[in-house]
Amino acid sequence: MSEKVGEAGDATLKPTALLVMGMAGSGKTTFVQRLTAELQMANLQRPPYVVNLDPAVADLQYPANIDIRDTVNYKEVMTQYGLGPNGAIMTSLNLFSTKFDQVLSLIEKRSPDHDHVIFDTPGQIEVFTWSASGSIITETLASTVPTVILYIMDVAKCTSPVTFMSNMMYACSILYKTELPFVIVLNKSDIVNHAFAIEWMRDYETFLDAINQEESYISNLSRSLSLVLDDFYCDLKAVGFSSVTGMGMGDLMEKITDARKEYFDDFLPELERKREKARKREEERKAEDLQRLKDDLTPSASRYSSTRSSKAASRKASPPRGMIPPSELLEYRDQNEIPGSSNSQSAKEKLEDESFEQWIKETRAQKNKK
Ligand SMILES: Nc1nc2c(ncn2[C@@H]2O[C@H](COP(=O)(O)OP(=O)(O)OP(=O)(O)O)[C@@H](O)[C@H]2O)c(=O)[nH]1
Repeated sequence: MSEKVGEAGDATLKPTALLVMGMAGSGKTTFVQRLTAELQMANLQRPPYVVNLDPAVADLQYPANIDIRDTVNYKEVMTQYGLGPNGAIMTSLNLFSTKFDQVLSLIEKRSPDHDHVIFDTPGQIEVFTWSASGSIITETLASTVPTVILYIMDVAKCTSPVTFMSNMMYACSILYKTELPFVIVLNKSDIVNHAFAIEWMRDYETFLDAINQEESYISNLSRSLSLVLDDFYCDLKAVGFSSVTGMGMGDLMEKITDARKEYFDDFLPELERKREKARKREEERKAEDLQRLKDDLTPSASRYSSTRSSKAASRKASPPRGMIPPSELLEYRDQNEIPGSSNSQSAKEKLEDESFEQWIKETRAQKNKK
């Protein structure tokens, strides 16, 4: 098990970053409020560190250590850039992501005092999951501290197999995009028991039965997709939860612990492998650049010098210093054809050879005259 994350520090001592995502109204903010309160009650000495990344939230129901709204004013962004609400949320997040290194330094500094760092994300899920800033934040966070995604699903809205399938497709897309450990939180279990959703995930036949009762044309698509998603469900961690009552807290904490372990066992080695690959690619690129620079700086005469010395004995009259007889010049070129050299370059060299030959002839003629 690799234990190093980022450039320094024992990763196993670092807090777990929990990225809370979910569709609008799924209960993210209520969930963060509940999780914060429960973790604080469980260990008053080590409360969670909370970061709000939703610039448009009007009333934050939990105490945030870092709040995006302290850095960017979403309403001002709207007027200044002439944007609508979603564009302004996206721009605010973009502006904030440029300061994310400072957020990370703060988290690293406070690491010894916290076991969890909770991130609440914007209401419109796509603003975070499909934006460059969302990717930057997720990737830099995951390469610095053990990170787990908590995908909040409104279980009361997923009783229809088609809606359930759509939500799962979205979860699947986030999982494949981030490749991070993932826990599905079946929220609002106090309204509708989440057992049906767990059964649909675990037993394909049961889901098929439910789908067969649907009349809509989309049920055909769901049938095919459910087969594909069967693979996705295999290793998926799902837990029933209620952000209102706190039901399912113990189960959730167990899943978070498992997901953290998964980060070290699977995600981190893969991240190291990618880093190593990128490092090698960069080294190769630098070596190529250096070689190209050397080739450009080396005067053509000195490049030919070794060939020249080996032929020196067989020559009758040596040409002036730094010049090579055209026969050798041509021989050298045959042996050292530079890949990728342009036609115009070889034409230029041909012209030089011809004028050089001309010069030799003229010199010899002058000598003969004397
Ligand atoms: N019964 C019940 N209601 C819940 C639960 N979680 C959230 N809610 C309610 O669902 C509604 C939406 O909750 P929010 O926490 O605002 O959801 P959100 O995902 O943060 O919403 P946006 O950020 O605006 O997209 C609120 O009325 C909550 O009170 C739950 O576990 N049970």
